[in-house]
Amino acid sequence: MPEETLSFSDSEREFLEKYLPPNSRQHDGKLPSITLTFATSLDSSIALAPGVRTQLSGPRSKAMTHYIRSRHDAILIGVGTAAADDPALNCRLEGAGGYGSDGLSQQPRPIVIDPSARWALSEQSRILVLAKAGRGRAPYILTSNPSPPKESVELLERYGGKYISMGLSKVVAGRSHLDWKTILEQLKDEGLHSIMVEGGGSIINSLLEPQNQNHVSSVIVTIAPLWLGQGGVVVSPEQGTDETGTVITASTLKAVKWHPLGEDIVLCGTF
Ligand SMILES: NC(=O)C1=CN([C@@H]2O[C@H](COP(=O)(O)OP(=O)(O)OC[C@H]3O[C@@H](n4cnc5c(N)ncnc54)[C@H](O)[C@@H]3O)[C@@H](O)[C@H]2O)C=CC1
Ligand SMILES: Nc1nc(O)c(N)c(N[C@@H]2O[C@H](COP(=O)(O)O)[C@@H](O)[C@H]2O)n1
Repeated sequence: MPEETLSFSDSEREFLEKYLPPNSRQHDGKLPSITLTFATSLDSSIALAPGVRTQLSGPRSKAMTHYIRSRHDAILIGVGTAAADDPALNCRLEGAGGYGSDGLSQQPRPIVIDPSARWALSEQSRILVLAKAGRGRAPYILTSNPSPPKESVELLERYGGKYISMGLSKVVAGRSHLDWKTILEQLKDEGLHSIMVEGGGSIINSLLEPQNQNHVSSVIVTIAPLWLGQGGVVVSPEQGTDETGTVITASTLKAVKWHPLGEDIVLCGTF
C-alpha cells in the first residue's frame, strides 16, 4: 500500500524550534539529547488499552510529529509499542528530511528497547517492508538477551538493522528495564546524537521519573480533545518524596509554550 506524504509549513514549524536539537551541532562527546514526544487524551491515556494502536493526533499534529522525526537521528520506542502498533517509524514528510529529499540518507534510525528480544519481526513487518523499499531504515534493537532468535538476527541484518546487546538494569513490576545512561552511550557509539522518544507508556513514565529527567532535553505533547476512558495506557510517573518523606509532584515543566494545531493543542517544555 502506498504511504501518505505529509506537509508542515515553515510558518507552522516556528514555535517548535527552541525545543528541537539544532540542525547542525558540534558533537562534543556529550550523550545524545532526548526529545520526548507523544499524543495523549484529556484523561492522560495514550492508547485505549495495552496493545491497541490508537490514533489521537489530528492531521496537523500528525504532520508535526513527522517534522519532529525529520529533525532527529533516531526514533525510539519500547517493545510494547513495537508489538502493538507494527509501526513504520519513518519520516513521511515531503521535502528535506522525509520523502522527496535525498532519500534514505535522511531517514531517522528506528530504535526498539526490547530487553528479552521478544518482538516477533517478519518480512511482513511494516518497518522492514519500508526498509526494503528504501523508504525507511531497519531498526536497531537494544536487548539484554545474549542470544536473540537466529531468524530475527538474519532478517534484521538483511535490511541493515541489528541487535545491540547490553546489560539488564533492573526489573520493575515484573518487567525488565534497561538503564537510560547505558542506552544513550550505546546510541552515541552508533553515531546517533539526537533521539526522539515516542513511547509507549512504560518508556515515557520511566523517563519522567526525577532520576531520569536529566536525560530529557525537551518534552512535546499533543493533547487531543477526547477522553479514552478507563483501562487505557496512562502516562503518570511515580510521585517523588522529599527529605521528610512527604509526597511531592513527580515532574514539572519549565519554559512552557502552548500552541493550538487544528483541534489539538501542543504543549512544549523543558525540565
Ligand atoms: N499516543 C502515543 O503517542 C503513543 C502511544 N503508544 C501506545 O503505548 C502502548 C504501549 O505502551 P507499553 O505497553 O507501556 O509499552 P512500551 O512501548 O513502553 O514498552 C514497554 C517495554 O519496555 C521495556 N523497557 C526496557 N527498558 C525500560 C525502561 N528503562 N523503562 C521502561 N520500560 C523499559 C519493558 O520491559 C517493557 O516490556 C501501545 O498501545 C501503543 O499504541 C505508544 C507510543 C506513542
Ligand atoms: N504522535 C502520535 N500520535 C498518535 O495519535 C499516535 N498513536 C502516535 N503513536 C506513535 O507513532 C507510531 C506509529 O508511527 P507510524 O505511523 O507507524 O510511523 C506508534 O508506534 C507510536 O510510537 N504518535
